[in-house]
Amino acid sequence: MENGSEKLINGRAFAARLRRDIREEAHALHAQHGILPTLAVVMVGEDPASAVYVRSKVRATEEAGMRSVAHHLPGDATEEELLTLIAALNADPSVHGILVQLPVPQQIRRDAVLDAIAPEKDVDGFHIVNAGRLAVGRRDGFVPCTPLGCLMLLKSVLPSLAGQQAVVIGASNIVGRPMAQLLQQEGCTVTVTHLKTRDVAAETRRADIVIAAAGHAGLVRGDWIKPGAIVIDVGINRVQTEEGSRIVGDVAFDEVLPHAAAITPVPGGVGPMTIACLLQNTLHAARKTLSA
Ligand SMILES: Nc1nc2c(c(=O)[nH]1)N[C@@H](CN(C=O)c1ccc(C(=O)N[C@@H](CCC(=O)O)C(=O)O)cc1)CN2
Repeated sequence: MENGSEKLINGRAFAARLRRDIREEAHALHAQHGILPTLAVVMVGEDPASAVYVRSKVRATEEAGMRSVAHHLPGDATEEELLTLIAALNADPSVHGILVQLPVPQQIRRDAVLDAIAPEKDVDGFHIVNAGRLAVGRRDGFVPCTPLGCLMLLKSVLPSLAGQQAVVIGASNIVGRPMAQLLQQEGCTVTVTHLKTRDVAAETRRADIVIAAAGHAGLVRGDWIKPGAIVIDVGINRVQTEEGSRIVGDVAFDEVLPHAAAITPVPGGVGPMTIACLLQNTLHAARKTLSA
């Protein structure tokens, strides 16, 4: 008997395959051209979740046959100190990709820091130049890793998205906005909901594709889902349980599962794709130095 598990989009397995392919390509780039793709990861402060993600990125980079350099600044570091470090990494030809783990402490202006990274090393795709390239439909910049991973998972179950009605719940610069632009470029008709949207449920009910990226645990309910919709859950929310805590998405998974044709779980859905796409962007950044 079917229990819904056949509907699960396994991001962990997809990411593992992608990482294996990237490893082969990284080895080839090194063997043929002597280029060792290198990612600099910068963290400011002691946020425990950020520390976990940074460790995962460093490990994944090395497992993919690439080099990682980690820089950790104290929580009271100034914006100037961070900008000085970024300038040094920008100027270092052995570094191909740079990322600053978000969030940064409140004394540091996030956008000033993101825009200080050289666009050709901006493997997070957050620099205003890369955001602009995506916004005007140019694919010669870096695309943010989480939306890129969502698109790959979506296309693994629906290769052509043309004509689909999509809703993106959440309009952040890191996920919602770039996701909407990617979907539009794939031929979807896209609605982006945000804090002022009057009726998010009604917008969602019309959608063939639902991207939940609001940062609100269990926001998307079963009766929001059009039968047969594909649901991609970007949420990573830590909630308290009797045993301690666990991670849940923005989708009320058990309610939504019966209505959806396919759905990403949390954990094990979009999250692992974020890191795999970061490796892919780093490989592309290194490869681009061949033609620079
Ligand atoms: N500079 C950046 N900062 C942040 C980004 C980013 O893309 N660039 N995204 C998030 C955090 N993040 C990567 O940095 C990230 C979040 C979650 C996962 C992941 O694999 N999650 C697992 C669950 C993990 C857990 O149990 O804690 C999953 O969903 O299966 C990877 C990367 C904010 N900051």
